[in-house]
Order: sequence, then C-alpha cells, then structure tokens
Amino acid sequence: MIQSSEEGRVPEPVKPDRFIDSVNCAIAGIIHAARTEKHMRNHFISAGVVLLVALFLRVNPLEFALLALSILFVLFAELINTAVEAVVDLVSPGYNHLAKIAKDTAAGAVLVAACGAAIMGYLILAKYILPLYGEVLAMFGAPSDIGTMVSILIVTIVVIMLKGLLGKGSPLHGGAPSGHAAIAFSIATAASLNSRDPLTSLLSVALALMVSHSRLFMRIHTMGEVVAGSCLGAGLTLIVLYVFKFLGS
Ligand SMILES: Nc1ncnc2c1ncn2[C@@H]1O[C@H](COP(=O)(O)OP(=O)(O)OP(=O)(O)O)[C@@H](O)[C@H]1O
Repeated sequence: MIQSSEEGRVPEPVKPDRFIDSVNCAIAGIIHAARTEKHMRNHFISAGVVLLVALFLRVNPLEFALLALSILFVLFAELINTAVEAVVDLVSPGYNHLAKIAKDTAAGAVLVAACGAAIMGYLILAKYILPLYGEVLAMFGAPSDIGTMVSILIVTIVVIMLKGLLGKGSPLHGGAPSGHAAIAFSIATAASLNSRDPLTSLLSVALALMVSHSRLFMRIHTMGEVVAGSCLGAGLTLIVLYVFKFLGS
C-alpha cells in the first residue's frame, strides 16, 4: 500500500496491518487492471455473458464449476500479465530484448488460458446450443439451388450499386458497405440454410468473420462498413431465399 506522507513529498509504501487492508490492496489491483487493460474488460464482459448463458441453459453443477474455473484462470493470467507489464515498464522503460521476451511470454500465458477456456466452453455449451440452433435452421426449410445462386448474385449487385451511389471506393476495394463482408456473410447464410447442420453453419460463419476481420485488419474498411456489409449480406440472402420459397410453394 502506498500512502502520501506530506504534500510534495514522495509517497512511502506502508505495509497493510489488517487483513481487510490487504484485501483492499488486492481489489485495487483488480480495479486498476480493469480500468487500464482493454483485454481485461473484454475478459470480464465475456465471462459475464458465458455465465449468464450457462445459467439460462441450466448446465449441471460440475459443468458450471468447470466453466467458472476456466474463466477464473483467464482472469488470473491477465492479472499476472498486467503485473509483469508494470514491472517491465518500471525496470526497462526503453527498448530491451529481455523486456520484450517477458511481455510476450506473459501475453502468451493469457492466450493459452483463453484458448483453454474457449475449448472448455465449446465442449460444455455445444451440446446445449447446437440442437437449439439446428431447430432454428430447420424452421427456414431447404432453399432451392437457383434461389441460393440468385441471392448471392443480388447481394453482389446491391453492394456495387451502393458503392456507386455513396461514391467511395471501387467495387473490390474500400467504400461502403464492405463487399467482401457482404458476400462472405451471404455465402455463410446460404451454406447454413442448405446444410441445416449447426456445426457446418458455425464454421461458415467463422470463415465469414475471418474474411470481414481481414478487411478491418488491412485498414481497407472501417468497422461500420464491415458491419453494414455483414448485415446486408446475411439479411438480403435471407429475404431473397424466403421470397423464392414463397414463390415456389
Ligand atoms: N520495453 C520494451 N522493450 C521491448 N519490447 C517491448 C517493450 N515494451 C513493450 N514491448 C513490446 O510491445 C508489446 C506490447 O507491449 P505493451 O506494454 O504495449 O503491452 P499491451 O499492449 O498492454 O499488451 P497486452 O495486449 O499483452 O496487454 C509487447 O508484447 C512487446 O513485444
């Protein structure tokens, strides 16, 4: 614990006497990490969402305990990472190869913990979520081959028209909305409805997300343009497939 002695003087560290003071220091550390580290805030938000979903799906106590342990392990690793970063910044404010190794390794620990939590989350929640998702996909019924091709073509045409109207970027580069995101999500939606298999659908959506992320990562599009493209691609494909189904029946 650090306490200011007199105004203008360097604060002196004070060893907490009482247990409650030690707990306060520990909580101050957690709050500091949450305030200063974006990843820590993301971990807290993800943890909250996963625990709420687990409660909603009524997972059994053992599964809940395993999920909670995985989440705590990620938060633990991020706190250690924050502490390592602070110590490295203290002893080596300038560039130092060992400082880089220390920070990269601590960040690697967080990545390993997060991958473990993701695998655990999938193994526990998939058996509850995939059947529900399969039922939602089945509600739409099987689209026709021609409907699938036409929907992807319409998404492409609408994207090019919008880019022309908004006057930014070229058909394959930049502007609003993101054409890659729109077409990737159009294909993912069509593949999901054609297969009606939850895992195939999730993998297609994962691919579409990777395509969209690459447009952001390469700074070709803004987040808004990518989100607009994704929503346009998925939404328009659903509408066109629904119209084809309605006309065919
Ligand atoms: N003093 C240093 N010397 C050499 N490389 C450094 C130094 N400080 C940071 N780096 C490099 O920059 C990266 C980011 O460091 P930074 O302190 O900005 O952490 P951060 O962005 O908060 O990381 P994290 O995403 O893990 O929380 C480190 O992983 C390391 O590769």
